[in-house]
Amino acid sequence: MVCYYYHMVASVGARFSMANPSALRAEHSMAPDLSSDHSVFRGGSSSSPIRRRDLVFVVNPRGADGRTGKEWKKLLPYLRSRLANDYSIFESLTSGPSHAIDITREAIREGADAVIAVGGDGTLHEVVNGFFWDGKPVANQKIEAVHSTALGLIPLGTGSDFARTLGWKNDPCEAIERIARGVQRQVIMLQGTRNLATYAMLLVHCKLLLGIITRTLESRSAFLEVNGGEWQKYSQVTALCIGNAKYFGGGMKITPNADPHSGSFEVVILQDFKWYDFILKLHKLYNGTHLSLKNVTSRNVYTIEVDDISGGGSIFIQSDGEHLGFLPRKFSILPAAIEMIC
Ligand SMILES: Nc1ncnc2c1ncn2[C@@H]1O[C@H](COP(=O)(O)OP(=O)(O)OP(=O)(O)O)[C@@H](O)[C@H]1O
Repeated sequence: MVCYYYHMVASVGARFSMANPSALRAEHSMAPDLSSDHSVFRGGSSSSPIRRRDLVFVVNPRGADGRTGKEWKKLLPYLRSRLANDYSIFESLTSGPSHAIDITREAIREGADAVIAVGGDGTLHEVVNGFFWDGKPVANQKIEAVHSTALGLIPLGTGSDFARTLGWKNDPCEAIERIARGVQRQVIMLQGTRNLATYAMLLVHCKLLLGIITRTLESRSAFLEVNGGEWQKYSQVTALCIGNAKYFGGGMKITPNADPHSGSFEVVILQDFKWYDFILKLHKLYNGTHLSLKNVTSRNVYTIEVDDISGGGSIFIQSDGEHLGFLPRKFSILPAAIEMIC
C-alpha cells in the first residue's frame, strides 16, 4: 500500500491532506478569462465562483539526473509568490518509478483542481496514467465538488518532448505563468490494449510516442490493421512510431504531423533501415523531413493493431521512454480526453 503526503507549500512548514479542505478555504479573485475559444481553469462550481483551487505538484526529484529536484527547490519561492494568492499549493515528491501514478489518482479522488507534473516525459506519462484506472477516468470523490481535474506541466526533464510539441521551452517561469492564466485545452490520449480480454486497457499514454523497435535493430515483418480495415503485412519493419505528439528521443521529430489537440494520431513506419541509415538520415529524423524517404510511410489513424508475424512476442514497445511490454497490441484514441492547462 502506498502512502501519500501532500506538502502544502503555500504556507511555511505545513503538511496537509486535502481530505481536510476546510483548511484551504479563502476568498480570492479568479484568474482572468483570457480566451473565449478555450475554457479557463476555474475549478469551482457555479455556486462558489471564488473557491480557492487546489494545485497538486507531482515532482520527480530524480528527473534529468537530479536537476529537476534542485530546480524545483529554487523555483518554489517564485511559484508561491505567483500562485499562492489564488491557489492552495501542494507538493508531493515521487519516491520511485510509478509513484506519480498513485499520487495523481489519490489527488483526483481528493478533489484536486489540477495535478501538475514537474519533470520530464516519463513523469508526465505517469501522471497522465494516474488520470485513469482500468481505462476509465478516475473520479473525484468529493460529493460537493463538480469540477474535473486538469493536467498541468512544468517541463524540467532531459528531453521534455511533449512540451516541445506544444512549442514550450524547458522554462519553469513560463510554465508558472501558464498555470496562473489557467487556459485549458483538450489533449487526446492513446490507449493501448493487449489482444486478450484480461489485459484490456493496460495503459494510457500521454505524449504518446510509441516506438516499437526490435531489440537488435534488425527489421521484422509485422501485421497491421489500421482504422478497423483489413490486416496488411508490412515487411522489414525496423521501427513503427505512433504519436499524438511530434517528438521523441529528445527532439527527434518522428511524427511531424501529429497534433495532440486533433482527434487522431500519426503512425510512421520505417522499413529496412540499416544502422547506417540512422546516421546518414539522422538529420531528416530530427527535422521531420524523413517522410519523403522511399522506405518511410506515414498514416493518419484512429486505431491501429500491430502484431508480430513470427508471433514470438519479442518485439518490445516503449512509450515516453518507458518500457510497456511486447506485441501484439492495439492502440486507439481514448474517448475521454484530458483538459490540459496550456
Ligand atoms: N524518486 C525517484 N527515483 C528514481 N526514479 C524516479 C523517481 N521518481 C520517478 N522516477 C522515474 O524517473 C523516470 C524519468 O523521469 P523524468 O521523465 O521526469 O526525467 P527525464 O527522463 O530526465 O526526462 P525526459 O523523459 O523528458 O527525457 C520516470 O520514468 C520515473 O519512473
